[in-house]
Amino acid sequence: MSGAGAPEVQVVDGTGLRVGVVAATWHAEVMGGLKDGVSRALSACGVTDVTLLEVPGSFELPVAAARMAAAGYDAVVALGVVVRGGTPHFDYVCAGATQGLVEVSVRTGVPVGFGLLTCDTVEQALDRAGLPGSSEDKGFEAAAAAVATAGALHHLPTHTPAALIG
Ligand SMILES: Nc1c(NC[C@H](O)[C@H](O)[C@H](O)CO)[nH]c(=O)[nH]c1=O
Ligand SMILES: CC(=O)[C@@H](O)COP(=O)(O)O
Repeated sequence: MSGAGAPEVQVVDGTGLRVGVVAATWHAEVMGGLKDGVSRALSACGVTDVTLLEVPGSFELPVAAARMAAAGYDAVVALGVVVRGGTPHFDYVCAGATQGLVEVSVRTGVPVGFGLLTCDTVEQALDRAGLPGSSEDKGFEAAAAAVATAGALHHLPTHTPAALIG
């Protein structure tokens, strides 16, 4: 089950796609659930060409995603778990990772599935990790969204509407 108001997760045919997964290492139990969710989603989409790149923390996700996008991957899935501590550091890690991943996707045109959990407690993160007893499966969602977006972009007409010609 996804968050309130979320649509049904689309599982589309991703046969032949090259998918990169960039994963931080903080909060190992939660990360294990997220990575398993990605594996289940990519398998359901028929994606077999998958590469995993691990980085220390979520703040390092954008540079890894950028490298994968530049290397010709059709889609990237970014996974991380940030749990609030006692200082504003949480805000900066989350903002930096999020904005960085947005920039990678927009600047490269490569879809980046957003599998970054930004939680006040570990319990909240576990509940979104697709583990037994979890309410949500954010790793699966992120991977499915990346594949669906890659497919949609692949079928986008290549003509340039007159309105876009400067
Ligand atoms: N507190 C969390 C971090 N912090 C580490 C940063 O992401 C980064 O690796 C460090 O500042 C060195 O550049 N990372 C997480 O992924 N999750 C956290 O809860
Ligand atoms: C989100 C984090 O980086 C977290 O570990 C920071 O904890 P603190 O704010 O107590 O230093």
